[in-house]
Amino acid sequence: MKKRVSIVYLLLLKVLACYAAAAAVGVLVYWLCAHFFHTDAKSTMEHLSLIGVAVASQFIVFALLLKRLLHQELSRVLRGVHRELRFLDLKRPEPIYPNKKWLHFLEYESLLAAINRIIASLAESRRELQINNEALEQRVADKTAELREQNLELIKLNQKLSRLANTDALTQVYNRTRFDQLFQEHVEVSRRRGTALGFLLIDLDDFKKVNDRYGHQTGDKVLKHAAACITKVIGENGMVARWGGEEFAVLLPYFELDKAMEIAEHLRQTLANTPFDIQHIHITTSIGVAQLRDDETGDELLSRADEALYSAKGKGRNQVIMAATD
Ligand SMILES: Nc1nc2c(ncn2[C@@H]2O[C@H](COP(=O)(O)OP(=O)(O)OP(=O)(O)O)[C@@H](O)[C@H]2O)c(=O)[nH]1
Repeated sequence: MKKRVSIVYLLLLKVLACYAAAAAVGVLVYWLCAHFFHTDAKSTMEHLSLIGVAVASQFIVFALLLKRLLHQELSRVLRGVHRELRFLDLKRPEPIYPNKKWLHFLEYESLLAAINRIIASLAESRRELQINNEALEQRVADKTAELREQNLELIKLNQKLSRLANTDALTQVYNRTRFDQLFQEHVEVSRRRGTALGFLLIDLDDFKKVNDRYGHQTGDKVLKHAAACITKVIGENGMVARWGGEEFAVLLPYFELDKAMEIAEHLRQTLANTPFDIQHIHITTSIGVAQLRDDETGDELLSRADEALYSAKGKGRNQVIMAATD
């Protein structure tokens, strides 16, 4: 087995070599000074001065050589470490294999072992960090999914609340509050764009008699039945609302008066010919029909439709009356 030495010996040798070189320079300086100044160093003072100059130059040369030596050695070690670590991948850590050139130095192996221990510990820390990171990402993904689910529930709840706030609880058509908003919006749109807006006011005839004869609960069912019939006939053409009690309102955007009259007549006939199925209760309706005029307000449109409805009642019920246009 090859004998191994401490790297300190090598350094010591190099330092000694530097010192020898510096000493040689000192001797040379002594000789040169003696030669230049033609002195045989007879007096003690001359002799001491020459020695002083020689020692000083020796010291300077030694310091310079030592600095250069230390710089070279340190750079060499750092370059070596850098070269070894250049291909280090902490995802797939591999120990640094010993360089045969350096193996005969005692310290090399323990330095290498220390570096390899640091690499292994760094790789382990990286692995733990990655595991923690993945766990964290999973938790964030779970929380995000949970939040998304809660958000969807909130949206559904919101939609339900808004439906509840806008719908008449008994008949499931728009309630008066929502209808008033829709009415105002459509009056404004119709006025801005110059488009037609038809309006129907529908009242169930002699509804009090239904209540009196069959009871309030059956009366409620008949109201639901009437609302379902109206909604079916109107379909996508317009919006149906419970105006109050046994009265309904229908908004017909883009419907001219004659078309609105057609729809109203169809509605009257459908309701008259579709008895409420349990007791075969026949209900008829009176309907006032109007179209928004260029020069009138929403309220004026409503009162014209109301007058037409009143007129239908006056003329014997179960009929459609067109509102006065002048
Ligand atoms: N069952 C039930 N009845 C209601 C409801 N709202 C109003 N009514 C009844 O509707 C009836 C309306 O009566 P009236 O205003 O005299 O009208 P009508 O009997 O339909 O007579 P005309 O409108 O003149 O044809 C009353 O008996 C109210 O109690 C309701 O939500 N449920």
